[in-house]
Amino acid sequence: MAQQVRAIVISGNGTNCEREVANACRLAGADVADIVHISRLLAGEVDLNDYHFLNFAGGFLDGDDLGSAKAGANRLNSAVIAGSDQTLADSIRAFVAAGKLVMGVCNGFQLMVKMGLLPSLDGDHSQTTTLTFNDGGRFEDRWTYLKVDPDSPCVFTKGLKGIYLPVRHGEGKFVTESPGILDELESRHLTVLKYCDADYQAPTMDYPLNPNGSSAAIAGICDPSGRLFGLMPHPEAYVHRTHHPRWTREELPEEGMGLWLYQNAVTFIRENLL
Ligand SMILES: NC(=O)CC[C@H](N)C(=O)O
Repeated sequence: MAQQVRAIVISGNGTNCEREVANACRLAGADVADIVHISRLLAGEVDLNDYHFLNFAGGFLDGDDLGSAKAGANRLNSAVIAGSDQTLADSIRAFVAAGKLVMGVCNGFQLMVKMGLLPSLDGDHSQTTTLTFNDGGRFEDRWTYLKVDPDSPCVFTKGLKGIYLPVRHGEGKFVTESPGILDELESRHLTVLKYCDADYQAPTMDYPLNPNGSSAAIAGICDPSGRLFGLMPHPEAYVHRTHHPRWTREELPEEGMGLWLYQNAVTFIRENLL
């Protein structure tokens, strides 16, 4: 077990992308990518400590009631694991403290932010940012160009300049509690991904390139360690050439760009955690 790269994808309460995320982990080289229902973690049947890479998948946790992922964040912060005195959030914090990786996609990103796992500027896990209703007032389902901050500590985007990925969300507008939080995120290069033009050069607030009106065009952020990462676009939805909307008309490499994020995660685990 020690030499295996082990990923876990949490399912339940309304997730709908867990199979695609597990598939992406496996394609990227993870030896294990288990889809585990949250009830099994809460029952103490599965231990997060047995894994290196925790994935929160997209979906509609609790039907987006109270705002997307809000009820889910409350659940993780308060529900106690059977036979212990730890909440699930406590065990996730221990997982993080052990130097491991967490990625939240879309509803998973919303969950990480509302739990306070991201951006965790002071490491205190209080909520300082949120994802709220798209400026257009509608659910957005479209492909977006994303500029990567080359100076970001983010483990997942290492070596990348731009990626093309789909979004599908109603609440993707990233906002901070105060302008100071936004400044700090920017100055520490934690604003990893920004919606941009088709050349991956300029971040933009223009719709539809920026599908939701996100502050500073932010599509994804990481914590100061770079090991915790959340993004609204779906990397697991572009892991093969045929996922690209113009694959019949363009010459494309076999691997989709979303796979790069998972490959970077697996490389980090092999180099640092095995
Ligand atoms: N695809 C998703 O994960 C959607 C997240 C959330 N339900 C929203 O609409 O914003």
